[in-house]
Amino acid sequence: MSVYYDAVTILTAPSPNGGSFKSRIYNARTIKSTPAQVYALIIETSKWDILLKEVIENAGILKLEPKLTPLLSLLLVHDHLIAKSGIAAKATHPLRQAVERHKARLRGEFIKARVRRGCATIPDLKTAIQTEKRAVLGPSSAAIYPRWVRVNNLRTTLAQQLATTFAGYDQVESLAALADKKIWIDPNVPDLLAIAPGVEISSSAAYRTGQVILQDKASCFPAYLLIGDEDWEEGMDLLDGCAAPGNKTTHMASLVAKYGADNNKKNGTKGGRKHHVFSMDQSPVRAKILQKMVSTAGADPLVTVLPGQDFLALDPEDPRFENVSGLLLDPSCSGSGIIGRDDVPKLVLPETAVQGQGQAGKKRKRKAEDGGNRDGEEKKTKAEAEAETVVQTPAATDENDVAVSGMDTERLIKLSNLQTRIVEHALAFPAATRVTYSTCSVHLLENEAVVQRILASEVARRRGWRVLRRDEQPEGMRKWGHRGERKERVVGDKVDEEAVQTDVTLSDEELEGCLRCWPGDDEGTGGFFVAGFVRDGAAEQPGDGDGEVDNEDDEEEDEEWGGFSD
Ligand SMILES: C[S@@+](CC[C@H](N)C(=O)[O-])C[C@H]1O[C@@H](n2cnc3c(N)ncnc32)[C@H](O)[C@@H]1O
Repeated sequence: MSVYYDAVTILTAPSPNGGSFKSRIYNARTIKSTPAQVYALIIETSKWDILLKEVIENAGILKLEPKLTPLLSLLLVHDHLIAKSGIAAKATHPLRQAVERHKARLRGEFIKARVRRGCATIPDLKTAIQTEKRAVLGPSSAAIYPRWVRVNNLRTTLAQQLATTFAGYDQVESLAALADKKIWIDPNVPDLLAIAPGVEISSSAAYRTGQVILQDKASCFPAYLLIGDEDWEEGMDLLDGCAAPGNKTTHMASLVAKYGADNNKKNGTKGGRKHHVFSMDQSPVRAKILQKMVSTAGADPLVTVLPGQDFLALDPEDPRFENVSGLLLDPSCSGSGIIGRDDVPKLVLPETAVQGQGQAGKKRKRKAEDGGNRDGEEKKTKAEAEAETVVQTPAATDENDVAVSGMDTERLIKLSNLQTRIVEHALAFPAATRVTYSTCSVHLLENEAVVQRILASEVARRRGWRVLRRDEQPEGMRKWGHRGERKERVVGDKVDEEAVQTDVTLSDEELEGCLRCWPGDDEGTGGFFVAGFVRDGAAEQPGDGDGEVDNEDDEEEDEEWGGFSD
């Protein structure tokens, strides 16, 4: 029986800052049953809640069984009607008896609910319930943050994964239609799939062996924007300057492997010189994670990890980097685009009494002396308060597992100084012709304003860098509709609007070249920004610089706070 009490404890506990819902369960010290059991019970119940609510209300068991709260009844009736082994408690346990006493009535209501929806099978019924649930919860419901799955071409192909790991999955036409055994093939990023948020993939062989990698859609934009739909500069090297935990490095390696194989097929060759990828992170601890991810992805032969390496301390003239033509920079940022980790599944709970039986749907105003509050509002009973408990499903931002709670302008400015310096350093690599800059921030100061400062820098002007135009971008990125912004868009209450006003003087063409993602719309992404820089000729403009990067903000370098690091 403890698994039901544990689930209630998890669902009703205040949401702490940071950590995914799953990790909260796994780290909870207060639960007695195994975390996997508690997690599975909550996730499975959340898939059926609309129907269970209907069954419980129509069977009227909450009125008859005072020991049952709405949340407990939902969890118990789920296991009673749907779990193969029924309620996980002794047959004599009072709560199990409180449900099983009404088994004929519950079964009857379950059948009626299925017939009402015209569903012949249980899987059809489950899909119908999930569609209803999305309609009830609206566009900001957790269901629009799917599980994004990137196929790793170093180990497998999309076709192989569809035939094995995802065999039996039906392709859907929209993210909103995702449910069990349904799959979405992304139209913007090659080899990217989405499955419903609750579907467990991390225990699959494909995940464990690095054939598939869980990576948010937006986080796949930078490597794809950098490398494109075919090998743009075969044989040249690539560099990821801020790489841990390694999603974008392994994505670059996957694209290199894919296009290398394509070229070999086209030319009848057996593999000429492929790109080599240099990947680094200034944090030695995070660099270990990076190395592990590179190895799991099968990318060791292609990738050299430089552990603990500060990108800013690399000498662009170092002969090791003389062939580096593409650089990806995804530095630390405010993380303001990270989807909130207030991410427990939303459960639609039964009401204690149903309409037509005298109470439900009507607000019973209690008199102040009966316990009403000062404003004459009804004071909620424990069960009613519980009935309003609302929680949301994990957003799949695996490299960004921390929610942000507020950021002052001074910190944003320090971050944007550091971000600008990092990209300017990249522009100085002698053979570089393409660079991408990305953040998981929604703020102009860290995004368009950084692009603007970079374009105005000495190194960019001297070497002829400009923004990669929309019409030059790979097909999937060209199709992406959300582009650069001139005005700060306030997402939630994360920052003082007044404080971050900044003039964006980029041209319309430059803004069109920038890509944005926003949390809360129907694209299934968090907030994200990416821009590509390109330079057409190898020739340097005669300039006043000596090759050194113009670091107007050097004194900010050692600020104690470095932003979100993943
Ligand atoms: C947003 S995370 C990168 C996520 C990574 N690109 C991925 O997709 O998995 C930023 C990383 O940059 C690293 N970093 C920040 N400044 C750096 C610098 N100057 N040199 C190297 N790494 C740096 C941080 O330690 C952090 O791990």
